[in-house]
Amino acid sequence: MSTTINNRAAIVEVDHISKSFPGKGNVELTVLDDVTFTLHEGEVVALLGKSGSGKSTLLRTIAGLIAPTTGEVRYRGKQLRGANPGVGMVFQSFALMPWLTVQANVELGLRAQGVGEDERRRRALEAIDLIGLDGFESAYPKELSGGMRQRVGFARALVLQPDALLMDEPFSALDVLTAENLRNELMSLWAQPDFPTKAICVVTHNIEEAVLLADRVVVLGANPGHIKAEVPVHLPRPRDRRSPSFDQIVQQLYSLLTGQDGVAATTTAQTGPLTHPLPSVSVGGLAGLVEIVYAHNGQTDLPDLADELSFEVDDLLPLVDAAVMLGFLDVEGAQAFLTDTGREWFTADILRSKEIFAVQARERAPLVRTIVHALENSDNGALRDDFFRDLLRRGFSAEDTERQLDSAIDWGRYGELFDYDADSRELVLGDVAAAAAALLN
Ligand SMILES: Nc1ncnc2c1ncn2[C@@H]1O[C@H](COP(=O)(O)OP(=O)(O)OP(=O)(O)O)[C@@H](O)[C@H]1O
Repeated sequence: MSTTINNRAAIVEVDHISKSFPGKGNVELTVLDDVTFTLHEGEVVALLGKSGSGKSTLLRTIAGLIAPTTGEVRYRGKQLRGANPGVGMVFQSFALMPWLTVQANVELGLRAQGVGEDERRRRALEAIDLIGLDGFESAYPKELSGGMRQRVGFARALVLQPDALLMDEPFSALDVLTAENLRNELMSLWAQPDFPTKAICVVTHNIEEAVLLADRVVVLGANPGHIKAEVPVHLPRPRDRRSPSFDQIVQQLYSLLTGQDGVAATTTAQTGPLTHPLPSVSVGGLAGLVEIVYAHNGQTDLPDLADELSFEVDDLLPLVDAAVMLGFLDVEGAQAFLTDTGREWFTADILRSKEIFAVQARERAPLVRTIVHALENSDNGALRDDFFRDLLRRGFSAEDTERQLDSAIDWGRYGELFDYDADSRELVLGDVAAAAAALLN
């Protein structure tokens, strides 16, 4: 399959869409902001972004499962007014009906289209064969391994012979080998000249997966979700993860993802907890990363480091973001450098380490700064956690809000800036911070 998209017909056009969900009070939570993108015939596109950048929301909008707040989505030139008739979906969670057999699960979509019983049966058996499930027609999902269940997920989408196949992290619930196997099989199907599906759009947070699969990687940034960059992947298939050209694209995407969406906080007035969320990492994890970079003489290539640790490259991103936010690492492209502060934090004794951490967190981590300021200005140095929860719910979902609070409490406790009293559900100013506040007042 050629990778050029010039003069290829548009299958789906996403035209300046934004999407907001109702947030706390009357405040809207904007998840996608002015996103424009086209899925053409003959291409595999990966939507790549960190957690919360709106990838799934964009995919669901393309599928017509949710309507954009502004802008429009067109399928073959026609504005969508409901489910997109030209797409099949594969979900991370497989989304199978546990009480139906493999065959009945695969037939579901055809049944919904009103296809007669004989044809339904014939087409379902063909799809089951195609995806390597023969012999399992009458099995129930619970009898199958994760990989086999996802095969049912693929068969259920492909039986519809969709114009475009949309996949939301389809391999991320599978073990590494099963995922690799299924990815390869999907790419073999895609390479067959009579494969009826004309385009594939896959959501992933896994950089290498994006480079393995896609002709074009659309990189999404967060807060709110927007398109940051588009990177073409002109590599022959099957792709070799170890080739220098593969590595080069991984590095490029890595640096686009670490290219902070303003995550690296500064001390300017524009940075706040709603625009600069705390990465969801513990101080222990952060110390581990800094220690490893220290052991590499203060400089390391992040994708190589991830390989060394047998992580996916993107698993390191929240830790790297946190280390950059706190001024312990600098990142240029895919290279991470230990800063003087990071070195001092790592090598100092425990009391000095805590002091350094407290200064950095207070100056550079917006939510920590906000909490300390609010506690200092409260009557008795204590405030209910709901006060901060309500503040965060103006910009984040309930789940993200809890993650933010957990990180802030972990960081604040380590730096002895504040503590959390689970009985009274209050954040309480730490002794050191309280003494400093008393001196200033
Ligand atoms: N129905 C909804 N109501 C409220 N908020 C939502 C809804 N759907 C998504 N969100 C929020 O929108 C943001 C983006 O979510 P989305 O799942 O699209 O991101 P993502 O990039 O796919 O993330 P992940 O990789 O974690 O799945 C998140 O903060 C999420 O909590």
